[in-house]
Amino acid sequence: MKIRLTKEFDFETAHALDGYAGKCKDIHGHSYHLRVTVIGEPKDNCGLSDCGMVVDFGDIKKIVRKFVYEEFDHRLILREDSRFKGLEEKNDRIRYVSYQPTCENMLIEIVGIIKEHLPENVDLHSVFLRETANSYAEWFAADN
Ligand SMILES: Nc1nc2c(c(=O)[nH]1)N=C([C@H](O)[C@H](O)COP(=O)(O)OP(=O)(O)OP(=O)(O)O)CN2
Ligand SMILES: [Zn+2]
Repeated sequence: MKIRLTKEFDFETAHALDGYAGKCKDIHGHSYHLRVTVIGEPKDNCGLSDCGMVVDFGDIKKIVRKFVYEEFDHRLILREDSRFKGLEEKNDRIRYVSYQPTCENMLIEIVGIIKEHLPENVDLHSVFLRETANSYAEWFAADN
């Protein structure tokens, strides 16, 4: 029987939406909340550490902490043609990306990172990324 399994994370990221007609065009930050849901069958090989688990929660944590946090946590994400280009001379934690760093596009990158590192026996079901208390984006495998 298939079970959905979810682990939640928080990280801090600054960004600027260059060209946006509003306050988000300038550099500002959010405390992002990430929810990763996988789906699979609990293993029944009870001699092993992950007996009864779809996947060890700790394995999801390792993937997100190592690969997602590395790209986003305490970083300033700017578009590669940003008008702020040059700040990297004074700020080590800038990352330039090829996309506008909206909640939607950050989510798309995060989904790609997680998919690349998930064990073969589990599928990614959905990923939720909340940017502010009342704004979030969601990705569902079934939609794509
Ligand atoms: N579709 C999107 N719209 C906006 C994004 C985004 O990533 N995708 N991002 C921003 C800003 O970066 C920032 O997140 C502000 O968003 P907003 O929800 O408008 O925040 P407010 O605090 O102003 O909203 P309140 O509802 O008044 O609290 C803008 N749009
Ligand atoms: Zn923002």
